[in-house]
This record gives sequence, structure tokens and C-alpha cells, in this order.
Amino acid sequence: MIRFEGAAKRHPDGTVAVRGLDLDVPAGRTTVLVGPSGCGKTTILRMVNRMVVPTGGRVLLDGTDVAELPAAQLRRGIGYVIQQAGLFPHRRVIDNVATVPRLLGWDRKRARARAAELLELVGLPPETARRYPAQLSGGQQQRVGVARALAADPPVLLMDEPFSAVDPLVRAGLQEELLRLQAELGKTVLFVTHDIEEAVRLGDRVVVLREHGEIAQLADPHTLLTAPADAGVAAFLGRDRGLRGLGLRPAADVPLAKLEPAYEDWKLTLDQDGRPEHWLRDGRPHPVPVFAPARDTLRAALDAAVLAPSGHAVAVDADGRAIGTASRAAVVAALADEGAQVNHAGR
Ligand SMILES: Nc1ncnc2c1ncn2[C@@H]1O[C@H](COP(=O)(O)OP(=O)(O)OP(=O)(O)O)[C@@H](O)[C@H]1O
Repeated sequence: MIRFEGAAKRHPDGTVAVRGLDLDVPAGRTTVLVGPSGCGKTTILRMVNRMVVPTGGRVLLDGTDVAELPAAQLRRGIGYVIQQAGLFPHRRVIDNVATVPRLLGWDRKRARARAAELLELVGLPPETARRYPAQLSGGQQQRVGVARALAADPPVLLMDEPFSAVDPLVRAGLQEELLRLQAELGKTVLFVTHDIEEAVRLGDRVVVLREHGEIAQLADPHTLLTAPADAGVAAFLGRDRGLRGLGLRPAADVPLAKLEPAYEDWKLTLDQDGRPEHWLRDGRPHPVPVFAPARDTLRAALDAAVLAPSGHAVAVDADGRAIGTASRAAVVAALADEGAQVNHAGR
């Protein structure tokens, strides 16, 4: 666990970057720091690996003040990923990732084997290993950055806006990868972003900061979206926070109706395996919007219900076979169900 105890940073010119932060970052979970530019996010992150030395208070890593640990030993246990990946341009991808194991004294063969394993883990094809960073896309470079940070298997991962330099589609893919990796590896992740969407997607806990590293709210994503602490946090979350909150709740909350031979003027046709084919009206085919209760969110179910020409979203199993339907009214009723469980795993 990482603990900030009144951790403060005042620069020599008098700028107070962080006034005095008290925060516990639990082990094995993802904690996201989010807030406007200049509020002190990067400063807070760098206090952990001592790239910034606090001018007041202290930072404890598993109970030990990081100031008491030799910097090299401290950083061995902490992976660090930054925007633009920060790769060595003149080294091949594989050697970028093998850097830390080599520093730890591993022989070249073992270090490269470990690097190859990590490149696979972060979803890079083997042929990228021999290339130089400039020969990779921005998203691929970020993956290499993550692989490199994981090379020494550190328990702690600091990530400073790691995905902000790539386009939205690539970014969504990288976020998915991080969720998958984190489910597998269970690192203590401290992640900085200025993007609230990214924060609620990735964080088990989200810390909303305002100026001077002051905590405006610390909550799980669902609580944050549904119960912002004050008007300032609500404004920061944006006007569609209610809708986005649906993206955190499982579609499994929607009660399913069994398949009917007809829905007023509409008829649903299935192929021989039971997968939806068309909505038919007057013999004319229309597309069938579907959702998968086992894996999708309430937002996806609502989307399918809104788009369905018949007004009924079709629910499918993992193989795409129709297992029932949900009317718009049924989905809306599920939205209003306050007792519903918040889904963290299926985000
Ligand atoms: N060396 C320095 N000297 C003086 N002020 C500094 C110095 N480094 C940072 N600051 C100031 O400290 C504050 C916090 O900076 P920090 O980089 O932690 O913010 P941030 O929230 O990460 O911002 P961004 O989202 O723009 O990266 C800012 O007001 C910044 O201008």
C-alpha cells in the first residue's frame, strides 16, 4: 500500500504544487487521480518514486518512508509509464523491454526471453520485437512502454497520462488491455489522467483533485457519477454523467421476456443456429440491435432498445444466439432500479 501523510510540495519560486495530501492507495487495485491541468497530479505521482521530494509530510510504501530507501532499490519495485512511452529510440523494441532485467543482472538470453513474453502479454505481434520504436504506431509504442514497466514484475505501477497521445479508438483498446492485464496481474496501480471518462473506466477508486492537490472527492466510479460531492465535482463530471453511470452497471439487471412469434407488426427471424437475422415488417428486413446480458452494460442494453425498430432489444448469449428480448419500458424500469448491483468486473 502507498500512503501519503500530509505530503506537500512547494517549489523554490513559492509555487505550492501540493499543499498537503493525505491519501491511502490500496494494494492490488487501480486508483486514478483526475483533475484539471496544474492541480498537482504528476507531482503526487512522482513523490512515490522520489522523482519529486516532498517539502513537507512523507510518502510510505508498505510502511516504509520512501525517503529512507535507496532510489535505485525503490524504483526497481515501481514500474513507470509516461505519455509518449519514453522509449530509447536507438534500441530495438525487445531491448527496450529487456533494459530493466539487464540492469538487474539477468543474462541477455533470459532478459530477451522475458521481454518477448511481455510483448505477447501486452498484445504485440512477435515481429514488432526487432523493430525500432519509430517503426511502431503510437498505440504500439504505448504497449511497449507498459511492457517495459512490467519487466521487473514490480508490485507498483505509476502511470502518468499513458494513453493521452493516441487517438480515441486506439486509446479505448489500450484501456481494455490495461483492464485485462490488471485483472490478471493485480498490481497496485496509481494512474493519472485529466479525462474523467478514462478515470471512471479504469479506476476501482477515483480521486478527483482540485488546485494544490486537494481532494474534492474520493469514491468508486459509480458513487462518483451518481453522488458527486459538490457542484464543482458535478461540473467536472459533465452533464451526461447519469448516462455514463449506466456504463458501470451490468445489463444482467434487465429482466428478459421470452421470444414471441410476433411483436405487433414486427417479426424476428433467426438463422438455423438461433442467431438473430432480421426484424421483418411487411416482408422488409431491418437490422437487429442486440446486447449480451452476461457481458454488456445497461448502457449497451439501452442503446439496443433505442435503436431496435420494433422497440425490443434482443438479448444474446456468448455465441450470439437469441435468448430473449427486452422492451424499451423494461430497460427503463431496470435503469430506475436503485438496488441494482454495480458491476466492476464487466466494465
Ligand atoms: N519546477 C517547478 N517550479 C515551479 N512550479 C512548478 C514546477 N513544477 C511544477 N510546478 C507547478 O506545480 C503545479 C502542479 O504541477 P503538476 O505537473 O503536478 O500538475 P498536473 O496536475 O500534473 O498538470 P497537467 O495535467 O497539466 O500535467 C502547477 O501549477 C505547476 O505549474
